[in-house]
Amino acid sequence: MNVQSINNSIGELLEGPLVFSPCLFNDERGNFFESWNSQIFDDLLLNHDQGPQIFLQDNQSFSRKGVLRGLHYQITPHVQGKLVRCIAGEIYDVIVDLRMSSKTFKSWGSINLSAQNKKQLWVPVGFAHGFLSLTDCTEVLYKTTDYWDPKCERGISWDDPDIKIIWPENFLHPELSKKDLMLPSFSELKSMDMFE
Ligand SMILES: Cc1cn([C@H]2C[C@H](O)[C@@H](COP(=O)(O)OP(=O)(O)O[C@H]3O[C@@H](C)C(=O)[C@@H](O)[C@H]3O)O2)c(=O)[nH]c1=O
Repeated sequence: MNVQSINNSIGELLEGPLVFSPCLFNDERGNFFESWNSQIFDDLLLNHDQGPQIFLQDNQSFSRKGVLRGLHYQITPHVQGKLVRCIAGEIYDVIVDLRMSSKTFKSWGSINLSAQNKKQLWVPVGFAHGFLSLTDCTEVLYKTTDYWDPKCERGISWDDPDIKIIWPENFLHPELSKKDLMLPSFSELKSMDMFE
């Protein structure tokens, strides 16, 4: 299993998020890989000063090309870490650091996840998360460390003028849900909507 860190848009290390590339075994029939192994995942987290995780929910979504979901997160008492992968097509995945004490607070990072590259992004508690579907039949599968709770759901607008996320050029008019079109800007967030 190869592990990479992820940088923000100006090249600083985002402490916490990690990208896992599972070992792929190819043979004449096709290929095989362990898409999830609790012990390996927890050992890798431990090597990066993070504690073990228990996942309680798996989510899967299908999106057409140009759909953007996000940027979403949950606040206490149902904060969520997420382990995200794309099992069909490709996404441009974005995270925003909402940890007020972090050196990279308010900055964003991105990574392309695809069925082909098989990368998995670990998004720890403290980050907003969203993705843009780059292909027509995109399926995203992710594990979460707590259950969905609509009362704890929060979000920030995908085109927030303070966060200044750079989205891929061909997708300047993405398709959003009604809920995501109404998300507040970063400047409207209260400190209780963020993380220590
Ligand atoms: C998130 C969620 C939604 N739902 C329901 C509510 C709604 O009727 C339908 C679609 O919900 P949403 O519009 O919130 O789905 P979506 O916009 O795909 O929300 C997801 O976006 C990505 C970026 C994330 O990081 C996730 O945590 C989650 O917030 O599914 C659940 O039943 N369980 C869940 O865990």
